[in-house]
Amino acid sequence: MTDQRIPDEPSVQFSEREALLFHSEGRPGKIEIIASKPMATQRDLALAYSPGVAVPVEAIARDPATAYDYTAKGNLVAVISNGTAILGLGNLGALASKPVMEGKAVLFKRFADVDSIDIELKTEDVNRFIDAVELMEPSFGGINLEDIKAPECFIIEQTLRERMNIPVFHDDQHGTAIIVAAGLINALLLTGRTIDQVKVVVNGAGAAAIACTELIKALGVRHDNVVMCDRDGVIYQGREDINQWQSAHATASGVRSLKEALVGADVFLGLSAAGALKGDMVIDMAPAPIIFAMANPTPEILPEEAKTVRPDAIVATGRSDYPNQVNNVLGFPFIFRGALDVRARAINDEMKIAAANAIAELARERVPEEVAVAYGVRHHFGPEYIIPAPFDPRLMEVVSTAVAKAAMDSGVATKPIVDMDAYRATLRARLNPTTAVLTLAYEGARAHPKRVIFAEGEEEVVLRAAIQFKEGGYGTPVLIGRDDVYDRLRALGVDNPEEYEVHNSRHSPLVPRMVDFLYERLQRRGFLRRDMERLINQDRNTFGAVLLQLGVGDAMITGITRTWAHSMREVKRVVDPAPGRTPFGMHILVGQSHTVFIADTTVNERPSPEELADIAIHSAEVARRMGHDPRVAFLSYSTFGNPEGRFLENVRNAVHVLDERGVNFEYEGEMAPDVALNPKQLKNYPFARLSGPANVLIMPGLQSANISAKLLRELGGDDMIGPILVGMEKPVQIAPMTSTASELVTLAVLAAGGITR
Ligand SMILES: NC(=O)C1=CN([C@@H]2O[C@H](COP(=O)(O)OP(=O)(O)OC[C@H]3O[C@@H](n4cnc5c(N)ncnc54)[C@H](OP(=O)(O)O)[C@@H]3O)[C@@H](O)[C@H]2O)C=CC1
Ligand SMILES: CC(=O)C(=O)O
Ligand SMILES: [Mg+2]
Repeated sequence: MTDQRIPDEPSVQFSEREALLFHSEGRPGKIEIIASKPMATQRDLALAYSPGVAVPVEAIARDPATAYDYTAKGNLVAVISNGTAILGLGNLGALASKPVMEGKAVLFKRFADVDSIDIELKTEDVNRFIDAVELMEPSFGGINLEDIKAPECFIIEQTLRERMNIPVFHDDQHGTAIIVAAGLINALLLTGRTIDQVKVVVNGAGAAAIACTELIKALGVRHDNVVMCDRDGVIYQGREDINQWQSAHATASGVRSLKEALVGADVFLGLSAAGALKGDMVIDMAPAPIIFAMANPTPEILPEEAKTVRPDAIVATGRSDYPNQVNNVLGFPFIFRGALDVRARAINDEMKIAAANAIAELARERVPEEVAVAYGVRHHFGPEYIIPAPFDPRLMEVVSTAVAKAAMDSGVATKPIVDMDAYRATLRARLNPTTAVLTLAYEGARAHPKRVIFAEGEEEVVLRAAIQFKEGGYGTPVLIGRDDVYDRLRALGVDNPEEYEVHNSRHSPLVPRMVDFLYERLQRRGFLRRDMERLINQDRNTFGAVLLQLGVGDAMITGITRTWAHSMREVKRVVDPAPGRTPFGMHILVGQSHTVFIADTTVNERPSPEELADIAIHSAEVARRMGHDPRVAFLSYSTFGNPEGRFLENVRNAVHVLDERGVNFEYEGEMAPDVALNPKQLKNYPFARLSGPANVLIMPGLQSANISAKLLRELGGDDMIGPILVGMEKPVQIAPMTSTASELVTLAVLAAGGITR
């Protein structure tokens, strides 16, 4: 298979309006707190709060280490900033830094299941900042300092490290340095350079730049081979306006400008500001130059500009939409995971170097299929892939383990891990594969954009979904609606609504072909030709489904304006089940640590044993496509004949049908849901052929299935995807009428990506 090159222009595009909408929609902001213990009854409350809470209070007072057993401290990190160096945007104040800090908290959770809370401190006074953070020690297992400008950040971090007994880590310094080191190790390897020979120019002389320079020097770059610059040019010995941290890296050479410094340089490390590096500077660098332009959100130079003047360059940026993302997000979640898991007192140099080496090595290993699919390229170690992608599922296991081990070896772990293999398994279990698959489905859609018909193109929520779908780069929305759809798009902030494809049955040139198609299909099912004209002109589901059949789109989404059953009737007039298939509906319940697929929740009222078996087989396939090893339970109110009942035959026989067909997944039944899901209950049936709790639940009939799914959606705390429609000849999804725009986009992406076939 040949490589598909990632295009050199950014693939993630969004408008300012979309960014604001993302943050304001629903609950404003990006985080919320969820109770981890039941809070339902008076007894729960009595245990959680007074009087029950007094017992752990006294235990912790007697033995402070038990705080890790009785509170959230051990998995809780504070992301703390004063907003003095927000990304590359500068000093915009504590409040304005909150979206970034919330974002960082979310990344901690998403990538490493670390609970995290953002804290913005309204002070530029170093001592007040230090005192405030120091006082928080009891609350947290670790402190991630963020976006605090140099040189204050050095004093703050150093003092807090001395005063506090939990890890204090300024991510812009050390997180960045670790990733830069990993990327640099690999870029040097690819270009056949040795670290003690390379000439490096560092642009920026702040928090990130100084820490990166220190780490690469510790790894072998020679002091004399480094030139550091700030806005005013080179940091040279004797320059008067530099601070002590900068003077440690001042050059003895006579170069004074960035342009001069870059002549013959092997490496450029940009940790400064947007656009600081120009093409006419890059041109003078050594052969196969290594350019890390890491300013966020806009790099010092865009890869396409660097490559225009130097096609032989290896280019990395801090962004996710170009190859080679050198960004501290690759490190901090996993570094803290490892540090927290051994209750490290600090994150020391040994742990940082272990993390850098682990990340560098990972990039040199073969890339697993799911990561390759996500990027739409077959990654292998090379100039376009010097560093793993942040959502590479291996990072958690590899980096956290390396950090935990280094903490133990260097004597800062207060709770060493005894069984490393068991620890690796717990790390794997912390990642919910569905979250990864949804990310991968989204990235896959970006890599292979499809055309999705949104049949209800006059509804605001549908238009918002279509805008997200298009601006997210997932594909082309094909909207069905009247001419005022353009006005509606404009009202939603779209500057160029004419770029959207809108089909209006009143003047679509396709109508005669559509009528012919439908008449051919329905003429022997009691319909006249004029019925077809009426349906095409008046019914958007029919219009949309015929467009789908004619190949105008690859998938179709509807459901917002009519009940599910009504929409399904209309769709079925035009789209058949896939040959030999029993279409069915599936809800997917997504929790942080579990995912359960439930079927058939929408179509078949009393499925026969054969239909139940088919539903199980294809549900197991969907589960596999979403990264799960299926364990199927055929559900009933009865478990293996107890209690006896009159309606158990179909479920029982479905198990026999699978026995006869010989499938390649675990299945068992009939069983009650508590037996299927609760390992303790399952143990009462040692003969049962499930190796763990079921994750695919096949319901006995529509009554129980649909009611259960809707109860879970309305009352459950977890996220619910679906219902998704599986088994049609073309991908059609009927969303619940209450869907949000994001839910519609998820369905569109799953349908277009073939997950629901
Ligand atoms: N990719 C990643 O993972 C990370 C990227 N960064 C990026 O690095 C940059 C710096 O962050 P941080 O160190 O925290 O901030 P600081 O405020 O501590 O440092 C900023 C430094 O950049 C210098 N600078 C600003 N503009 C220019 C310019 N045009 N030319 C040369 N130097 C310039 C400043 O110099 P002066 O004092 O003269 O103004 C200062 O030395 C930001 O863009 C940030 O987004 C940071 C951390 C991680
Ligand atoms: C990535 C990061 O931490 C920054 O740009 O500040
Ligand atoms: Mg930062």
